[in-house]
Amino acid sequence: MGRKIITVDISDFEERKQEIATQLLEASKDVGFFYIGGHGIPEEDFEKVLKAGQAFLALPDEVKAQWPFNPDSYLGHRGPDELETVTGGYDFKNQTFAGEEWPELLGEEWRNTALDFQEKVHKVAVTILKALFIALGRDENIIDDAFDITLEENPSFVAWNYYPPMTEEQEAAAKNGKLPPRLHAHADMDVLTILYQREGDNGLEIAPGNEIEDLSLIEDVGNAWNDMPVAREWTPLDPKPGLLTVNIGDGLTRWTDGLLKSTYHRVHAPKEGDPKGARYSIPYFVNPKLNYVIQGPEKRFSPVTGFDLLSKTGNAYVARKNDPEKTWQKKAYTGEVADLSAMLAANAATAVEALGYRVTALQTIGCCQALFTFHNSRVDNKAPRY
Ligand SMILES: O=C(O)CCC(=O)C(=O)O
Ligand SMILES: [Fe+2]
Repeated sequence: MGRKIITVDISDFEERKQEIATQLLEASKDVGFFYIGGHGIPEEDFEKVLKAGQAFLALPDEVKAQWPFNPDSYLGHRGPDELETVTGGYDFKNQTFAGEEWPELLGEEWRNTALDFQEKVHKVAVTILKALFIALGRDENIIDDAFDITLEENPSFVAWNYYPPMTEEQEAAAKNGKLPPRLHAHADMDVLTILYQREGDNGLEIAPGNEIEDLSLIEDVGNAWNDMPVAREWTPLDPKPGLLTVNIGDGLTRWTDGLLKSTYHRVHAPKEGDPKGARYSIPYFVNPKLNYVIQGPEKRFSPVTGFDLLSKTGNAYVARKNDPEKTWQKKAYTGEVADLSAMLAANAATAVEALGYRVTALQTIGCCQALFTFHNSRVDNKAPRY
């Protein structure tokens, strides 16, 4: 299958706008995932921000639980079983979230490290979005306004994903082909995601959106993850030194009437020969400001706001996780996982028809823990914010 993951060098953007725009548009229309070089962020910065995240994620569970995940704001620490305890909520009238604070315990230096990183990675995001708008013949100045991270309405955020090392039981299950992915198959609900991965931390794989015609899934904001088309083939995206991995999210698919492809991806469990230790990644999820309405010129999808993209994702996640029947989790751990792999290997098309359900239902939320933080927390960590 022709899935070519290209690398686009975005250095000297002002002088090379048109060339970069053309390359990015091709990559975004085709696979929806690409590598970015010439982004200007030095390796030491990634190492520093990774250490900051690791410092938080290594804290005892009771300490991390002081910053529980909030599905409305998508902030806080999302541990494997901590989703029942949420704080705050969205105030629809004032379009604000109830206050949350940075983990003060980690101190000023920690916060500055995170914020400096967000500023740098946000510039990369803005460059990519502007290039895509140029290529589409749309007004690139919209991007500065819609994605201004200094505003209180900014909902773009950094996450630190932590996948704990494999246990002996998991290694045994992997040998029998019964280990679900470390992170379930999903498409990102945001506009764009910029991902940093450590060299050697492989596992990410993709099934591009342009092979999946049923874009009505994207229309169903917040629930698309429950109803995923089957991917017949997954293409690995192993980390490349110095490059960032970027993918188009559902928001940009909507904004371009389906032209740019939001792409399904997952993190598979370590296979024979893969590292079995802890895995980390740092995605930066880019959304327009909370009350900014996005819709494509052809109005193929209904309008959504930055808040919709942010909060419906969080709430859909919690609803699935807290389903009293545990439907999702149960299915994820049955022998069906192995059966499906075997059937798919034998004949993908027949297997899909015979099973009559979609692969995601067989997969699991995985073991991924994450910490999410916003830029605006810098303003005053006691002030009410999102
Ligand atoms: O850990 C990775 O490589 C991918 C993470 C991801 O897809 C996500 O956090 O949305
Ligand atoms: Fe993702």
